[in-house]
Amino acid sequence: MTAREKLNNKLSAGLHVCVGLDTDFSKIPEYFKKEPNPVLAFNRTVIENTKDYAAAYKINFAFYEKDGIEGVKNLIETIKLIPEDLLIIADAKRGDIGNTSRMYAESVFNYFNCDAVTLHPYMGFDSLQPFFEFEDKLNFILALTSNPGSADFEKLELNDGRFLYNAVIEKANEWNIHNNIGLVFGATNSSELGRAIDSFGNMPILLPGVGAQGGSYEDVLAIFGNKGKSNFIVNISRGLIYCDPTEKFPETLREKILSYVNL
Ligand SMILES: O=C(O)c1cc(=O)[nH]c(=O)n1[C@@H]1O[C@H](COP(=O)(O)O)[C@@H](O)[C@H]1O
Repeated sequence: MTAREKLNNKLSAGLHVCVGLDTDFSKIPEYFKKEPNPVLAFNRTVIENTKDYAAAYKINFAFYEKDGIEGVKNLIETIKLIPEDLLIIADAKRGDIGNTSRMYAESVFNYFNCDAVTLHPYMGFDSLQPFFEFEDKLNFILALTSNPGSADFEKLELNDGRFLYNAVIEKANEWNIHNNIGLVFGATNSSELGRAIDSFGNMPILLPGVGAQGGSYEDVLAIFGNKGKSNFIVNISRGLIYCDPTEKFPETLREKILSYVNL
């Protein structure tokens, strides 16, 4: 199954939550710390209790790479725990000269076997093209991010009155000849989302920023719903996976993801 097919199957089932596996040892419930590998035991519990309601999983590589070889082993084992029919997004935010990007692309798609990746557009087409050549994968390009620093560059106004992120969206549409490009658009920017939504074409949109960063899942649903569009997923990391520090964590987690699914 291609990445696009995996995503479309879940979207057709009305599923839009992307579970963010940003696993931080210092934040996981205490009872996992008795396990031989607490991070993996925690991720296993998260996956088991969300897999029926999730549209995708996003694994932020930083949370694993920081533990060196042990972290990379946890990353590999976590990827193996995710059911085959669910999209796995490598949140690695790559983008370099083409020669180097080819190596990054082979790493996330061939070695780690992920279905999708997050990419920085700052270095332009040739820096992302090696990723686009993987036609069965999905490449989520950062358009407008959820953080306050998005004002520094992404929201800079261009001579024609548009903003830099609008130019990124236009380019992403042009580059999307294999239908394997998506966009990242921070859920914290709901007014910009309402204005930009018509420019997305048929690209799927990944919206992080709900929960810990203050973005609203309801706002995202309403904005896409008003346009009759359903090709979006909303990432929630801390707001989901740290929802309960007690041994009731699995139940609370199931209730929490269901509360989003039922909105
Ligand atoms: O590319 C991303 O996923 C991303 C883009 C963005 O604009 N904002 C953003 O928060 N993210 C990522 O989405 C996740 C958000 O985590 P929480 O704020 O804990 O839900 C983190 O892994 C971030 O690195």
